[in-house]
Amino acid sequence: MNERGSGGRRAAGHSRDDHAASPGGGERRGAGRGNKRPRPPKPVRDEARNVAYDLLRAVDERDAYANLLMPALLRERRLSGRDAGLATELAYGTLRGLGTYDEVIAACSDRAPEDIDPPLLDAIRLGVHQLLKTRVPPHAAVGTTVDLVRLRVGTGASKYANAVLRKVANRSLDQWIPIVAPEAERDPVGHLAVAHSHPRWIVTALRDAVGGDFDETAALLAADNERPRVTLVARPGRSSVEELLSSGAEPGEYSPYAAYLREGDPGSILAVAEGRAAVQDEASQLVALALTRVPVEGGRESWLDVCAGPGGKAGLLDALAVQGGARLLAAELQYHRARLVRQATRQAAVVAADGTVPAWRPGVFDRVMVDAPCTGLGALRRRPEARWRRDPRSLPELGALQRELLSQALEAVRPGGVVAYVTCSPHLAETVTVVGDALRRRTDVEALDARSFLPEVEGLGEGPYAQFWPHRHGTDAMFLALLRRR
Ligand SMILES: C[S@@+](CC[C@H](N)C(=O)[O-])C[C@H]1O[C@@H](n2cnc3c(N)ncnc32)[C@H](O)[C@@H]1O
Repeated sequence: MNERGSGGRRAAGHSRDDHAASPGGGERRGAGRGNKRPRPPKPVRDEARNVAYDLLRAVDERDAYANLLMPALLRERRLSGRDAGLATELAYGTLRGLGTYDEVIAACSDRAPEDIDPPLLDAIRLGVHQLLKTRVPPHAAVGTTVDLVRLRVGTGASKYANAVLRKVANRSLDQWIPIVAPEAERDPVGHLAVAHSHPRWIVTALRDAVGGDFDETAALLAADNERPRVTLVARPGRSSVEELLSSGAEPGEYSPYAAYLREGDPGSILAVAEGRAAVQDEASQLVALALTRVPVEGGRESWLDVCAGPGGKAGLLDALAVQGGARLLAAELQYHRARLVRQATRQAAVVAADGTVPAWRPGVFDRVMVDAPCTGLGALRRRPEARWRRDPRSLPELGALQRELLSQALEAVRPGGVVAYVTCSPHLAETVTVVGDALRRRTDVEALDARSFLPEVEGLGEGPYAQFWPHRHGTDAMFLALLRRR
């Protein structure tokens, strides 16, 4: 992990000793040699917390992806229902919040978090999350964490954890923030970074993307810390929203193909299990739909999805192509991802191919989707550890790839045809800058007002591009530019 809740500790201008314990010391004081103390009761193994802890360790040690590993861990440990929900909430919540939690831990300990043994630090973070962000009673949050540390790390470490957590429990999260975060007036970015547990560079990027407004940035950061709702897509012609509603889902707000699943396993819905429906964020549905809504003259259409893996948008485009009598070619660089595209589509031709070295003739497609590889800053809600893994140093390389993919997509589309440039990131370097460069380089391309093809959605920005937001739309922060080749 790269950066955790940057800048708060030293910049906060307070002494850690004001609140710090010498962990473990408090318990020992007064316990003279001859003074025999009763043995503490045997630690209780709490399976939900152990699963949450194992996930945290796997993320730290093996760079595991939380959202991929968690379902496997739950299956392996046979956790379901409320226990599975608890394990998931504790693990994901801890991963999201650890930028804030580390600052609080620093204020309650005589050791900086980076000097604490990682297995112990993860357990303490899990305890801090329960104390500051959940309704778990404080005695249970401390007790279960101390038991966890005794079982998984060691008895000495459990005393340390106990002392730190007791200090943490003295205040609520709202009371801790002004103590551990830099003052908002002096360092607004640093304040938001600690208060909302995001790396500083992401706060800066998101602030720029929302137009510089700090209140809106705060709302966006807060939305990133919420669990996203599960949105389903009923692939047209293969399933219907009505079918999903009859399986317990609720109607979506924007997309004609969307339904929300408030609870339960999407995989247990027949249409999802059969691939006729799928889990797909509503903004992802809408950017694909917008591309198909742009009027294009001509007969039977040819469509191209340049970066199709793992097949979310291709699955919808394929279903729409079948309905409208169009042909879809779906390309994906990685072979195993191309196989997933094959599973998500029915009639599309799927190829493992590099979109920067086209395997297709230029100027033949009516519609081209470029869902470019990006930092994924628009999907932080669903990948709880992602914010700590992303690195701003990846931007130049990604930017070069995004430019090349867009440039080749503009070559692939015929005059009169349209290209959708999409990123699941609102970072300006990946969105308006990439599209602006393409428009400057070419005289035969114009930007359409993408918002006009999404009349059901308000608040998509100043145009001509469309920018979705978690805090406004409850979707990923997906960006869409629609470019017509003259
Ligand atoms: C943002 S994801 C696309 C998501 C997909 N459209 C969906 O809705 O499920 C970007 C994809 O581009 C692929 N990719 C990266 N470089 C590529 C290239 N040069 N040519 C084609 N695909 C590429 C990645 O492997 C990744 O699967």
